[in-house]
Amino acid sequence: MTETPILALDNVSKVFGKTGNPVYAARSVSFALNAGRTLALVGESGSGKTTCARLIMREYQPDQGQLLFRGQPVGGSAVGSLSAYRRAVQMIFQDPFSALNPAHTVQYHLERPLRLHQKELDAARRRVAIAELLERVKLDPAIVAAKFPHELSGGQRQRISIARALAVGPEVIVADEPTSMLDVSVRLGILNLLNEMKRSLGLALLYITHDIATARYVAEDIIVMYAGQIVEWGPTESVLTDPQHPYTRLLLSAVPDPDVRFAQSSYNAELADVENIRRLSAVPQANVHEVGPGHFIRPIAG
Ligand SMILES: Nc1ncnc2c1ncn2[C@@H]1O[C@H](COP(=O)(O)OP(=O)(O)OP(=O)(O)O)[C@@H](O)[C@H]1O
Repeated sequence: MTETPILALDNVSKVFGKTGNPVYAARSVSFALNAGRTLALVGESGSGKTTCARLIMREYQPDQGQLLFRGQPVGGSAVGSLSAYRRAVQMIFQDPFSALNPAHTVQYHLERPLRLHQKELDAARRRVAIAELLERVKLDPAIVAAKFPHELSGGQRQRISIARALAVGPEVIVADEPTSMLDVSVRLGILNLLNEMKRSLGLALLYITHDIATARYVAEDIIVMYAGQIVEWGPTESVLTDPQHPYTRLLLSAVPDPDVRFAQSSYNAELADVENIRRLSAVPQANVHEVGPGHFIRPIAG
């Protein structure tokens, strides 16, 4: 028997600018997030990744399809179901500079969610909990708790954002480009921290990125999106080492990572025709082919 995912998008579509020139930001998108696993959602700018995150955070309502939490539609009639969902699903944003309020200390940022979501803690136990949260994200409470955001580096701020998300006791974390605004030198540290959170707390992670090469550091499974549509998905290793969709190959061809093998000359002729690949990849495609164990593509027509 397979375990029920914590969270799932079930055939979800979201359309903007419906009259005249509709933009399908998400087109029949389905995926599931499971405890202790990371799913990477990759694609270039405008492919629909953030729309998926916003649908999960309930900032957008789907035009079609539904969001399932532990197998049940989110926003159903059950009393408390929405508040349980809001607590269970937390987000880490791309910009750790604007995610924190410059007028408040680190202590304040962590105390607030604890007050809201762990009401049983008195002031002394909250202080202990804050210290534990900071240690969890590898920061020294004695040094950082009293600091203001501007006194921290970008990497430290992102660690505070992660600690704040953890303060709520989440089951799912949606991380939208969590390292793209950080120095290259601290990116891996943040990805390693997310990995550790996943393992030690059994979190389900959705890792959103335009940088397909980083997916291999964090994600067991990967989804490649283009024009609101999932074009290829499966185990990360299989998709990255044996990409089957021309658009995935195109994305990988832009990766200067020597670990990602992509020098196969047979792809080169295909990649010369970039515009054609994009055009054909954007065509809605219901057909699905399994190209390896658990590895699927929506083949392009033509
Ligand atoms: N609120 C909105 N109103 C109108 N169009 C929108 C809105 N949000 C997104 N879109 C459009 O939907 C498409 C998908 O956008 P989305 O932000 O989800 O892409 P993305 O892959 O996250 O890109 P990026 O990496 O740049 O954030 C784009 O064409 C975008 O212009």
